[in-house]
Amino acid sequence: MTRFEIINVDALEILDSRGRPTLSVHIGLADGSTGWAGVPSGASTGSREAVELRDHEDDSRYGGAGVLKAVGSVEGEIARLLRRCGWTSLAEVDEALVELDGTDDKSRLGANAIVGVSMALARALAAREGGLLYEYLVSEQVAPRLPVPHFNVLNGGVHAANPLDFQEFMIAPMCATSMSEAVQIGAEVYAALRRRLAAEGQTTTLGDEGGFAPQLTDPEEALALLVTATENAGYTPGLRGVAIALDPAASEFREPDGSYRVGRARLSTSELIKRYAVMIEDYPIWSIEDGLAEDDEDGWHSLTGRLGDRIQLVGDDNFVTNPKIIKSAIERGIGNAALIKLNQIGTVTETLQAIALCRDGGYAQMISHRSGETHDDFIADLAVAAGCGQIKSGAPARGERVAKYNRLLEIAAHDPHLPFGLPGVISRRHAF
Ligand SMILES: C=C(OP(=O)(O)O)C(=O)O
Ligand SMILES: [Mg+2]
Repeated sequence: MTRFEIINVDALEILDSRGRPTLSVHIGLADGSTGWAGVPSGASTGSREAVELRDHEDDSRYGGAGVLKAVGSVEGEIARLLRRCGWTSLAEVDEALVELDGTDDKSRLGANAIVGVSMALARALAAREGGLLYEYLVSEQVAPRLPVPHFNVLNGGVHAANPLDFQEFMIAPMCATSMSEAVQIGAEVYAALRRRLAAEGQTTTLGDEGGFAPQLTDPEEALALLVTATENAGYTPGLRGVAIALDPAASEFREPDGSYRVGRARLSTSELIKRYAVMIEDYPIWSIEDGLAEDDEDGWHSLTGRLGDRIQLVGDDNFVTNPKIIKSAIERGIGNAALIKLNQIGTVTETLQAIALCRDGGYAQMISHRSGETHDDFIADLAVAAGCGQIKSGAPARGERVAKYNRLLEIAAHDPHLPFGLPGVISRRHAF
């Protein structure tokens, strides 16, 4: 690869979709190519995620949650390093950033600072090559494809002020044959769900990811609503029709005594696994993410043994997009898929490594947004480049969520030959 020089590295404190501060990063190369990134931020975070740098608690700005320190990392130490010499690849720069930070969790310079630089540089390098971002990110071993969008249409857990303990109820239009058809189905089911909730006298207030946040208690009530809304929109609920994916985010409703709080019930690990087993019989659920808490290691073993050959079991809080952790999970046979979030690990290169490890180990990947987002649409290109066939980016509504779906529509229009949907290896595994 020919060398490139980085001449501009700038950051700005901006707002995310929750109205909390985050940062944007601009990178300029000597040849005039530029790249921008908006940094996402999670609410239900895994304990081993790379660390976001926030300003101090006793700082009055944004109650201490400002990111001026992270902006300072970008414009200070990081800019000095990047401008110092010529570079040959994003991987080389990412490695230098990790080394400059010097901690295991990127807490000194801030994972928010580092990931912003890494994403903005990837965009600048893609611009330099004159192609789309996904074309720059794709590796030779991968056939790029457009992913099935998983629309989070009902929100609970820490993303909504309602009694639902499960965080995300997603619809996945498996029957769609193109990106535009999938987006249309998602939007129509979402509209049908709004009508249904209004007819039932329920609130149509939205949660953090743009899904509705009705006053429901049990997850089965939400699942029944998804099925009804799908039918009302004129589609067939089912694994080959409009399927359902859940992210209970179980770390958030585990009690100190190890039980799980689900509505009015307190369930042991094995009772919760049984409840999932019944749910997948009664509803067209094809994927469950974080069905158990990140520290319930024995439970994850049982869950995988019990349901792993029937549905997709995605690790998020427990895997945190960390190549080392994912490698060990694959060796131990925990789950069968990983959620992929750039800011959980903190560089584009390590994210691509996590994806490659999953692919080589037979684990599926779902590319994901965070509950706090900007209008950055990087993950759309990442999902196409990964060829994994799955993305989640919230509801088919609200600017920061639809930015990703709209970008996928643009990629599909630009490259009409890209295949759409789950790769055969995943759909065969779950007998679609
Ligand atoms: C997107 C999620 O939420 P957050 O960004 O709050 O971790 C998730 O848990 O998968
Ligand atoms: Mg999750």
